[in-house]
Amino acid sequence: MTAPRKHTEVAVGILVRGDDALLLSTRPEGKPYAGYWEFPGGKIEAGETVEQALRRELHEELGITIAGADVWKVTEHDYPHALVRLHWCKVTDWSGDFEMREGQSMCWQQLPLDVSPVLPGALPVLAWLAEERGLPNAVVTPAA
Ligand SMILES: Nc1nc2c([nH]c(=O)n2[C@H]2C[C@H](O)[C@@H](COP(=O)(O)OP(=O)(O)OP(=O)(O)O)O2)c(=O)[nH]1
Repeated sequence: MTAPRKHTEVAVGILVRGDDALLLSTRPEGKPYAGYWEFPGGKIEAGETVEQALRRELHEELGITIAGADVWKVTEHDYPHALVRLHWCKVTDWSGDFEMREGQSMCWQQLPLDVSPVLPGALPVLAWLAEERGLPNAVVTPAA
């Protein structure tokens, strides 16, 4: 019998600007799905809370410091490279200037998105965000 796959826990930040735009960034070279658009974040390390992991990741990747983060949704996605559990936090308060410290690209997007492809694990959350904004799910970009 094979052991059940262990989840990789991931903290993800949905940064929402005053005009409701959402921050997306590309996955750096060398990672699975390099070049795909995603919400910034990364794996939770042993002993970290979701908020601590997100604060660390956003500082490492983007150079910003977030004030706080509450988990909004939790989703799972089964990729060939990992079974991930994504802890999604909306973030509206941060300080510092954005610096792409991993060579990634970033952009602020309104819904519907005009970038693609997007990581498949982010699609459910885009659908919820669209629903919150009274937009039909169909407007959300499909994964490539
Ligand atoms: N950051 C982020 N990860 C996502 C999203 N959607 C989604 O399925 N994921 C998945 C992809 C990866 O399997 C996992 C995040 O892991 P990662 O490899 O990017 O994390 P990391 O920066 O800590 O990586 P590492 O190089 O330290 O190993 O979560 C999303 O919107 N944002």
